[in-house]
Amino acid sequence: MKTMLHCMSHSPLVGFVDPLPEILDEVNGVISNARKAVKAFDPDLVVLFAPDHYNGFFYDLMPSFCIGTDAYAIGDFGTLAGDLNVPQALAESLAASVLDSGVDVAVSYRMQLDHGFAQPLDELVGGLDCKPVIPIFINSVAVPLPSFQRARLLGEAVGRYLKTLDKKVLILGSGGLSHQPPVPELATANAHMVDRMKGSGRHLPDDEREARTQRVITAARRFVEDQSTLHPLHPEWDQSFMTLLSEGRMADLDAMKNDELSALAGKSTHEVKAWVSAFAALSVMGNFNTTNRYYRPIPEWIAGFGSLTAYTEKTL
Ligand SMILES: O=C(O)CCC(=O)/C=C/C=C(\O)C(=O)O
Ligand SMILES: [Fe+2]
Repeated sequence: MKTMLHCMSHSPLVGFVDPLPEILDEVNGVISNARKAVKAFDPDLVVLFAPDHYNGFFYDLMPSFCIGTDAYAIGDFGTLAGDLNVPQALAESLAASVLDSGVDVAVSYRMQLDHGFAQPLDELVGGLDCKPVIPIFINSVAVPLPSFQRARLLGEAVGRYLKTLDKKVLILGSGGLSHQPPVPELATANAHMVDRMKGSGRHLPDDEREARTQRVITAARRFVEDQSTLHPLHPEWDQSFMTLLSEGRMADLDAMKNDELSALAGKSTHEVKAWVSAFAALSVMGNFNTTNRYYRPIPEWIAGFGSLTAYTEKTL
């Protein structure tokens, strides 16, 4: 079994509030190299772990984890919109296998996705539907959140299933690293926003979608000017997290409480659980080596921006 992994931060602010041209060129170079590596690997199947930002998953029914057997992206922040090419029978048997492993994952036969899924498919795979993709949602913003340990066990269960397939699999993790963009919270939102967060936001009117986009752009511009306006980025934590995954020490994170991570690195940093699940899945498929490690804090994108590739040993 040959397996490749790529984990990368995402940001809806790409193209709206960009860093200086030399930094943008550097990041685009990193993404371009990752895209070339994916093309060279030419996967038969992509498994993508990613979060949502109240665009597809709401408090009317919020699972910790969800496997899509069919899915489409809404195209928020100008990202790709349209149907994914989800192999339904394979996604169904993955879900059954994960449940059998003791991880109570939900399933969706019409999963609505946002930039968290669309951006990596666009940047790394070349589009939403050019490869068979199984999307796996990890709740990373709507408290109460799953723990690091559950994200690891989810990944291991997925990896055990993938190991039974005679396929070249690309495992993607989308999100993080340290960051806290202005995502609404149930405890502090006004009545209108609470209603949106409980499900009416599934079909947002155009003017409200635009206002929401502008609110994030404005917050990013302020953050560039003054990094005390949002939770600061935490490059040291981000680097130590990437090292920990590279060394296969995912279980070391089990002891970290969710509140502790929020206080340390920001409330959206829970998106790194997509990386933990991805690396956990890879780890059960064999020994692995990481390559092409990149990290830079990018205030314009309100993001500790990281990118990391890994392969099971057979393919290096
Ligand atoms: O305005 C909202 O309701 C949500 C804003 C939003 O979607 C922000 C997303 C930011 C990221 O995805 C990120 O930085 O990871
Ligand atoms: Fe995000």
